[in-house]
Amino acid sequence: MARSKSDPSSNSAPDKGAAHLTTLRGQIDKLDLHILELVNKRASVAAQIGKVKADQGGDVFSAAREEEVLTNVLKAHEGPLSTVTVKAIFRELISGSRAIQKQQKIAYLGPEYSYSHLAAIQRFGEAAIYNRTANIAAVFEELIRKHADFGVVPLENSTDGRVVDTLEMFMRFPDQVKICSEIRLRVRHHLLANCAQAEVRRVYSKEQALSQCRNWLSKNLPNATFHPVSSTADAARLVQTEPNVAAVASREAAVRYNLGILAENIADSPFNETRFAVIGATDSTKTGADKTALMFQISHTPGSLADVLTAFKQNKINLTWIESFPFREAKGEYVFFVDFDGHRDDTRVKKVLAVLEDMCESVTVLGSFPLARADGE
Ligand SMILES: O=C(O)C(=O)C[C@]1(C(=O)O)C=C[C@@H](O)C=C1
Repeated sequence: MARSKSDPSSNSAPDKGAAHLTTLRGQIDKLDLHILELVNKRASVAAQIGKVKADQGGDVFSAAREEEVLTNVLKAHEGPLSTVTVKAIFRELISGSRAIQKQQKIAYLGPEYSYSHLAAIQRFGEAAIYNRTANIAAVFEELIRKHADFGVVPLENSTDGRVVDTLEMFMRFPDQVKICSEIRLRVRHHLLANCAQAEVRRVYSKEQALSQCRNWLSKNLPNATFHPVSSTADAARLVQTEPNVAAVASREAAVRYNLGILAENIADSPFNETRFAVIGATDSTKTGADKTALMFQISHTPGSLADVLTAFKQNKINLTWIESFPFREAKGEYVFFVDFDGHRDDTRVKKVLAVLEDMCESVTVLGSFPLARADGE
Protein backbone atom coordinates (compact mmCIF):
# COMPACT_ATOMS: atom_id res chain seq x y z
CA MET A 1 0.00 0.00 0.00
CA ALA A 2 1.33 3.45 -0.92
CA ARG A 3 1.97 5.73 2.04
CA SER A 4 0.18 9.10 2.12
CA LYS A 5 1.87 12.22 3.46
CA SER A 6 -0.37 12.10 6.55
CA ASP A 7 0.66 8.47 7.34
CA PRO A 8 2.81 8.71 10.51
CA SER A 9 4.93 5.78 9.29
CA SER A 10 6.17 7.97 6.46
CA ASN A 11 7.59 10.39 9.03
CA SER A 12 11.37 10.61 8.62
CA ALA A 13 11.99 10.49 12.42
CA PRO A 14 11.79 6.66 12.64
CA ASP A 15 13.99 6.41 9.54
CA LYS A 16 16.49 8.72 11.16
CA GLY A 17 16.25 6.67 14.36
CA ALA A 18 16.87 3.44 12.42
CA ALA A 19 19.84 4.99 10.62
CA HIS A 20 21.25 6.21 13.93
CA LEU A 21 20.84 2.71 15.40
CA THR A 22 22.72 1.21 12.46
CA THR A 23 25.53 3.74 12.93
CA LEU A 24 25.76 3.03 16.67
CA ARG A 25 25.74 -0.73 16.09
CA GLY A 26 28.47 -0.23 13.52
CA GLN A 27 30.52 1.51 16.23
CA ILE A 28 29.90 -1.39 18.62
CA ASP A 29 30.97 -3.92 15.95
CA LYS A 30 34.24 -2.02 15.44
CA LEU A 31 34.85 -1.68 19.19
CA ASP A 32 34.13 -5.40 19.70
CA LEU A 33 36.85 -6.33 17.21
CA HIS A 34 39.23 -3.94 18.93
CA ILE A 35 38.36 -5.41 22.37
CA LEU A 36 38.85 -8.91 20.97
CA GLU A 37 42.28 -7.98 19.65
CA LEU A 38 43.23 -6.47 23.04
CA VAL A 39 41.97 -9.39 25.16
CA ASN A 40 43.88 -11.82 22.97
CA LYS A 41 47.01 -9.65 23.24
CA ARG A 42 46.54 -9.77 27.04
CA ALA A 43 46.17 -13.56 26.87
CA SER A 44 49.39 -13.86 24.82
CA VAL A 45 51.30 -11.93 27.49
CA ALA A 46 49.75 -14.20 30.15
CA ALA A 47 50.94 -17.21 28.11
CA GLN A 48 54.50 -15.78 28.19
CA ILE A 49 54.20 -15.27 31.97
CA GLY A 50 53.10 -18.92 32.14
CA LYS A 51 56.34 -20.00 30.44
CA VAL A 52 58.42 -17.95 32.89
CA LYS A 53 56.53 -19.50 35.79
CA ALA A 54 56.96 -23.02 34.38
CA ASP A 55 60.75 -22.42 34.09
CA GLN A 56 60.99 -20.99 37.60
CA GLY A 57 58.57 -23.42 39.22
CA GLY A 58 56.08 -20.64 40.11
CA ASP A 59 52.38 -21.19 40.77
CA VAL A 60 49.88 -20.35 38.04
CA PHE A 61 47.47 -18.79 40.55
CA SER A 62 48.71 -15.72 42.37
CA ALA A 63 45.99 -14.30 44.65
CA ALA A 64 48.21 -11.29 45.43
CA ARG A 65 48.82 -10.41 41.77
CA GLU A 66 45.15 -10.87 40.88
CA GLU A 67 44.20 -8.50 43.67
CA GLU A 68 46.71 -5.96 42.32
CA VAL A 69 45.28 -6.29 38.78
CA LEU A 70 41.75 -5.72 40.06
CA THR A 71 42.77 -2.79 42.27
CA ASN A 72 44.53 -1.09 39.31
CA VAL A 73 41.55 -1.55 37.06
CA LEU A 74 38.94 -0.46 39.60
CA LYS A 75 41.00 2.63 40.49
CA ALA A 76 40.98 3.71 36.84
CA HIS A 77 37.34 2.75 36.28
CA GLU A 78 34.98 5.69 35.79
CA GLY A 79 31.87 3.99 34.40
CA PRO A 80 29.33 3.85 32.95
CA LEU A 81 29.71 0.08 33.54
CA SER A 82 29.04 -1.01 37.12
CA THR A 83 31.92 -2.19 39.31
CA VAL A 84 30.27 -5.62 39.50
CA THR A 85 30.35 -5.88 35.70
CA VAL A 86 33.98 -4.76 35.43
CA LYS A 87 34.96 -7.27 38.11
CA ALA A 88 33.12 -10.05 36.28
CA ILE A 89 34.83 -9.19 32.98
CA PHE A 90 38.30 -9.21 34.54
CA ARG A 91 37.53 -12.36 36.52
CA GLU A 92 36.90 -14.15 33.22
CA LEU A 93 39.94 -12.61 31.51
CA ILE A 94 42.15 -13.81 34.36
CA SER A 95 40.38 -17.18 34.43
CA GLY A 96 41.21 -17.49 30.72
CA SER A 97 44.87 -16.55 31.38
CA ARG A 98 45.20 -19.26 34.03
CA ALA A 99 43.62 -21.83 31.71
CA ILE A 100 46.18 -20.95 28.99
CA GLN A 101 49.04 -21.35 31.50
CA LYS A 102 47.67 -24.57 33.02
CA GLN A 103 44.04 -25.41 33.58
CA GLN A 104 43.34 -25.31 37.30
CA LYS A 105 41.28 -28.02 38.99
CA ILE A 106 39.12 -26.77 41.86
CA ALA A 107 37.47 -29.10 44.40
CA TYR A 108 34.33 -27.85 46.14
CA LEU A 109 31.52 -29.18 48.29
CA GLY A 110 28.82 -30.20 45.79
CA PRO A 111 26.38 -30.68 44.29
CA GLU A 112 26.62 -28.35 41.30
CA TYR A 113 25.30 -24.86 42.04
CA SER A 114 25.72 -25.22 45.78
CA TYR A 115 26.85 -21.96 47.41
CA SER A 116 30.38 -23.44 47.58
CA HIS A 117 30.24 -23.93 43.81
CA LEU A 118 29.07 -20.32 43.31
CA ALA A 119 31.89 -19.09 45.57
CA ALA A 120 34.42 -21.14 43.58
CA ILE A 121 33.16 -19.72 40.28
CA GLN A 122 33.27 -16.19 41.74
CA ARG A 123 36.98 -16.75 42.50
CA PHE A 124 38.18 -18.90 39.59
CA GLY A 125 35.75 -18.07 36.74
CA GLU A 126 34.35 -20.23 33.98
CA ALA A 127 37.63 -21.51 32.52
CA ALA A 128 38.58 -23.65 35.56
CA ILE A 129 37.67 -27.31 35.94
CA TYR A 130 35.39 -27.93 38.92
CA ASN A 131 35.37 -31.23 40.82
CA ARG A 132 32.47 -31.58 43.21
CA THR A 133 32.83 -33.66 46.36
CA ALA A 134 30.26 -35.22 48.71
CA ASN A 135 31.59 -33.57 51.87
CA ILE A 136 34.09 -31.01 53.18
CA ALA A 137 36.64 -33.66 54.23
CA ALA A 138 36.81 -34.83 50.61
CA VAL A 139 37.76 -31.31 49.44
CA PHE A 140 40.85 -31.47 51.69
CA GLU A 141 41.61 -35.03 50.56
CA GLU A 142 41.39 -34.13 46.86
CA LEU A 143 43.93 -31.38 47.48
CA ILE A 144 46.29 -33.50 49.58
CA ARG A 145 46.23 -36.30 46.97
CA LYS A 146 46.96 -33.65 44.31
CA HIS A 147 43.76 -34.49 42.43
CA ALA A 148 42.92 -30.78 42.69
CA ASP A 149 45.08 -27.65 42.59
CA PHE A 150 42.80 -25.77 45.01
CA GLY A 151 39.81 -26.39 47.22
CA VAL A 152 37.01 -24.05 48.28
CA VAL A 153 35.60 -24.63 51.77
CA PRO A 154 33.11 -22.61 53.87
CA LEU A 155 34.52 -21.05 57.06
CA GLU A 156 31.60 -19.14 58.58
CA ASN A 157 28.17 -17.77 57.83
CA SER A 158 26.96 -14.43 59.16
CA THR A 159 23.80 -16.08 60.56
CA ASP A 160 24.89 -19.63 61.46
CA GLY A 161 28.46 -18.98 62.55
CA ARG A 162 31.44 -21.28 62.06
CA VAL A 163 31.52 -24.38 59.87
CA VAL A 164 32.69 -27.14 62.18
CA ASP A 165 33.61 -29.66 59.45
CA THR A 166 36.10 -27.22 57.92
CA LEU A 167 37.77 -26.32 61.22
CA GLU A 168 38.07 -30.01 62.08
CA MET A 169 39.91 -30.70 58.83
CA PHE A 170 42.43 -27.92 59.56
CA MET A 171 43.04 -29.64 62.90
CA ARG A 172 43.48 -33.01 61.17
CA PHE A 173 45.91 -31.75 58.50
CA PRO A 174 47.59 -28.75 60.16
CA ASP A 175 50.64 -28.67 57.90
CA GLN A 176 49.37 -30.02 54.61
CA VAL A 177 47.09 -27.24 53.37
CA LYS A 178 47.35 -23.47 53.40
CA ILE A 179 44.73 -20.77 53.00
CA CYS A 180 45.76 -18.67 49.98
CA SER A 181 42.64 -16.59 49.42
CA GLU A 182 39.25 -15.89 50.93
CA ILE A 183 35.89 -15.33 49.26
CA ARG A 184 32.91 -13.43 50.65
CA LEU A 185 29.69 -14.55 49.02
CA ARG A 186 26.34 -12.85 49.57
CA VAL A 187 23.87 -15.68 50.09
CA ARG A 188 20.53 -14.84 48.51
CA HIS A 189 17.81 -17.40 49.12
CA HIS A 190 14.81 -17.55 46.80
CA LEU A 191 11.64 -19.67 46.78
CA LEU A 192 11.76 -21.85 43.66
CA ALA A 193 8.90 -23.94 42.27
CA ASN A 194 6.99 -24.83 39.15
CA CYS A 195 3.56 -24.28 40.75
CA ALA A 196 1.80 -21.28 42.30
CA GLN A 197 2.76 -20.26 45.84
CA ALA A 198 -0.74 -21.20 47.12
CA GLU A 199 -0.20 -24.77 45.83
CA VAL A 200 3.05 -25.39 47.68
CA ARG A 201 2.65 -28.16 50.29
CA ARG A 202 6.27 -29.17 50.96
CA VAL A 203 9.43 -27.05 51.03
CA TYR A 204 12.90 -28.58 50.70
CA SER A 205 16.23 -27.00 51.51
CA LYS A 206 19.39 -27.35 53.51
CA GLU A 207 18.63 -27.12 57.23
CA GLN A 208 20.56 -23.84 57.64
CA ALA A 209 18.75 -22.23 54.69
CA LEU A 210 15.34 -23.22 56.10
CA SER A 211 16.32 -21.77 59.45
CA GLN A 212 17.60 -18.54 57.82
CA CYS A 213 14.16 -18.07 56.15
CA ARG A 214 12.05 -19.39 59.05
CA ASN A 215 9.89 -16.27 59.62
CA TRP A 216 9.22 -15.64 55.95
CA LEU A 217 8.29 -19.30 55.33
CA SER A 218 5.88 -19.60 58.27
CA LYS A 219 4.21 -16.30 57.40
CA ASN A 220 3.90 -16.89 53.65
CA LEU A 221 3.46 -20.68 53.47
CA PRO A 222 1.36 -21.49 56.56
CA ASN A 223 0.06 -24.74 55.05
CA ALA A 224 3.41 -26.17 53.97
CA THR A 225 5.76 -28.54 55.78
CA PHE A 226 9.54 -28.03 55.77
CA HIS A 227 12.05 -30.77 55.00
CA PRO A 228 15.82 -30.53 55.34
CA VAL A 229 17.88 -32.19 52.58
CA SER A 230 21.63 -32.40 51.96
CA SER A 231 21.97 -29.11 50.05
CA THR A 232 20.00 -26.24 48.55
CA ALA A 233 20.93 -27.45 45.06
CA ASP A 234 19.61 -30.93 45.86
CA ALA A 235 16.37 -29.33 47.06
CA ALA A 236 16.01 -27.61 43.69
CA ARG A 237 16.61 -30.93 41.92
CA LEU A 238 13.85 -32.57 44.01
CA VAL A 239 11.31 -29.93 42.92
CA GLN A 240 11.52 -31.36 39.41
CA THR A 241 10.48 -34.79 40.62
CA GLU A 242 7.43 -34.08 42.86
CA PRO A 243 4.23 -32.02 42.50
CA ASN A 244 3.35 -29.12 44.86
CA VAL A 245 6.83 -28.71 46.25
CA ALA A 246 9.19 -25.74 46.45
CA ALA A 247 12.87 -25.28 47.29
CA VAL A 248 14.78 -22.56 49.05
CA ALA A 249 17.88 -22.14 46.89
CA SER A 250 19.91 -19.79 44.69
CA ARG A 251 18.98 -18.11 41.41
CA GLU A 252 21.62 -20.26 39.70
CA ALA A 253 19.89 -23.43 40.96
CA ALA A 254 16.61 -22.11 39.47
CA VAL A 255 18.31 -21.75 36.10
CA ARG A 256 20.03 -25.15 36.33
CA TYR A 257 16.83 -27.03 37.26
CA ASN A 258 14.49 -24.92 35.15
CA LEU A 259 12.35 -23.65 38.04
CA GLY A 260 10.38 -20.44 38.48
CA ILE A 261 11.31 -17.96 41.20
CA LEU A 262 8.12 -17.46 43.27
CA ALA A 263 9.70 -15.03 45.75
CA GLU A 264 13.10 -13.36 45.85
CA ASN A 265 15.43 -12.73 48.81
CA ILE A 266 13.35 -14.46 51.45
CA ALA A 267 16.01 -14.69 54.17
CA ASP A 268 14.85 -13.14 57.45
CA SER A 269 18.05 -11.16 57.83
CA PRO A 270 18.75 -8.87 54.85
CA PHE A 271 22.49 -9.47 55.28
CA ASN A 272 23.50 -13.07 54.82
CA GLU A 273 27.08 -13.75 53.84
CA THR A 274 29.29 -16.81 53.86
CA ARG A 275 33.05 -16.55 54.03
CA PHE A 276 34.98 -19.26 52.21
CA ALA A 277 38.67 -20.19 52.26
CA VAL A 278 40.58 -21.16 49.15
CA ILE A 279 43.02 -23.87 50.23
CA GLY A 280 46.12 -24.86 48.31
CA ALA A 281 49.70 -26.04 48.74
CA THR A 282 51.05 -22.56 49.61
CA ASP A 283 49.59 -19.31 50.91
CA SER A 284 49.79 -15.88 49.26
CA THR A 285 52.53 -13.30 49.01
CA LYS A 286 52.03 -9.89 50.62
CA THR A 287 49.82 -7.21 49.03
CA GLY A 288 49.76 -4.61 51.83
CA ALA A 289 46.09 -5.31 52.65
CA ASP A 290 46.24 -8.85 53.99
CA LYS A 291 44.89 -11.14 56.64
CA THR A 292 46.47 -14.09 58.41
CA ALA A 293 44.68 -17.16 59.76
CA LEU A 294 46.17 -18.93 62.77
CA MET A 295 45.38 -22.02 64.82
CA PHE A 296 46.87 -22.43 68.31
CA GLN A 297 46.51 -24.63 71.34
CA ILE A 298 47.12 -23.34 74.83
CA SER A 299 47.52 -25.00 78.22
CA HIS A 300 44.40 -25.42 80.35
CA THR A 301 45.53 -22.82 82.91
CA PRO A 302 44.01 -19.53 84.11
CA GLY A 303 44.85 -16.55 81.93
CA SER A 304 46.54 -18.43 79.08
CA LEU A 305 44.06 -17.10 76.47
CA ALA A 306 44.23 -13.60 77.99
CA ASP A 307 48.06 -13.70 77.60
CA VAL A 308 47.74 -14.58 73.92
CA LEU A 309 45.21 -11.78 73.33
CA THR A 310 47.46 -9.32 75.17
CA ALA A 311 50.30 -10.21 72.79
CA PHE A 312 48.08 -9.19 69.86
CA LYS A 313 47.10 -5.98 71.65
CA GLN A 314 50.70 -5.07 72.47
CA ASN A 315 51.67 -5.45 68.82
CA LYS A 316 48.62 -3.40 67.70
CA ILE A 317 47.20 -6.25 65.68
CA ASN A 318 43.47 -6.26 65.06
CA LEU A 319 41.75 -9.63 65.43
CA THR A 320 38.92 -10.14 62.93
CA TRP A 321 37.72 -13.60 64.02
CA ILE A 322 38.10 -15.94 66.96
CA GLU A 323 36.64 -19.41 67.48
CA SER A 324 37.36 -22.02 70.11
CA PHE A 325 37.15 -25.69 69.35
CA PRO A 326 37.39 -28.66 71.74
CA PHE A 327 40.64 -30.59 71.26
CA ARG A 328 39.64 -34.22 70.80
CA GLU A 329 42.89 -35.68 72.12
CA ALA A 330 42.88 -33.88 75.50
CA LYS A 331 39.70 -33.43 77.51
CA GLY A 332 39.04 -29.83 78.60
CA GLU A 333 41.64 -28.40 76.19
CA TYR A 334 40.75 -26.09 73.34
CA VAL A 335 42.20 -25.18 70.00
CA PHE A 336 41.63 -21.56 68.93
CA PHE A 337 41.25 -20.25 65.41
CA VAL A 338 41.94 -16.55 64.88
CA ASP A 339 42.09 -14.28 61.84
CA PHE A 340 43.84 -10.95 62.07
CA ASP A 341 44.87 -8.01 59.90
CA GLY A 342 48.41 -8.26 58.53
CA HIS A 343 50.70 -10.65 56.64
CA ARG A 344 53.04 -13.18 58.25
CA ASP A 345 55.94 -11.28 56.65
CA ASP A 346 55.01 -8.03 58.49
CA THR A 347 57.39 -7.19 61.32
CA ARG A 348 54.68 -6.86 63.96
CA VAL A 349 53.08 -10.15 62.88
CA LYS A 350 56.49 -11.87 63.09
CA LYS A 351 56.85 -10.46 66.60
CA VAL A 352 53.49 -11.73 67.82
CA LEU A 353 54.09 -15.15 66.24
CA ALA A 354 57.42 -15.42 68.09
CA VAL A 355 55.67 -14.59 71.40
CA LEU A 356 52.93 -17.14 70.69
CA GLU A 357 55.50 -19.86 69.88
CA ASP A 358 56.78 -19.46 73.45
CA MET A 359 53.34 -19.22 75.06
CA CYS A 360 51.33 -21.90 73.27
CA GLU A 361 51.52 -25.66 73.11
CA SER A 362 51.27 -25.47 69.34
CA VAL A 363 50.94 -22.69 66.75
CA THR A 364 50.09 -23.21 63.07
CA VAL A 365 49.90 -20.39 60.54
CA LEU A 366 47.11 -21.53 58.25
CA GLY A 367 48.05 -18.84 55.77
CA SER A 368 48.27 -15.17 54.83
CA PHE A 369 46.09 -13.94 51.97
CA PRO A 370 44.68 -10.70 50.49
CA LEU A 371 41.68 -9.19 52.30
CA ALA A 372 38.57 -10.24 50.41
CA ARG A 373 36.25 -7.61 48.97
CA ALA A 374 32.60 -7.88 49.91
CA ASP A 375 30.57 -9.59 47.18
CA GLY A 376 29.54 -6.85 44.75
CA GLU A 377 32.22 -4.35 45.82
O1 LIG B 1 50.72 -12.04 36.64
C1 LIG B 1 50.65 -13.28 36.61
O2 LIG B 1 51.32 -13.98 37.38
C2 LIG B 1 49.80 -13.95 35.63
O3 LIG B 1 49.88 -15.14 35.47
C3 LIG B 1 48.75 -13.16 34.92
C4 LIG B 1 47.42 -13.21 35.63
C5 LIG B 1 46.48 -12.24 34.85
O4 LIG B 1 45.77 -12.71 33.96
O5 LIG B 1 46.53 -11.04 35.12
C6 LIG B 1 46.86 -14.59 35.61
C7 LIG B 1 46.96 -15.47 36.67
C8 LIG B 1 47.54 -15.08 37.95
O6 LIG B 1 46.85 -15.63 39.03
C9 LIG B 1 47.70 -13.62 38.09
C10 LIG B 1 47.55 -12.76 37.03
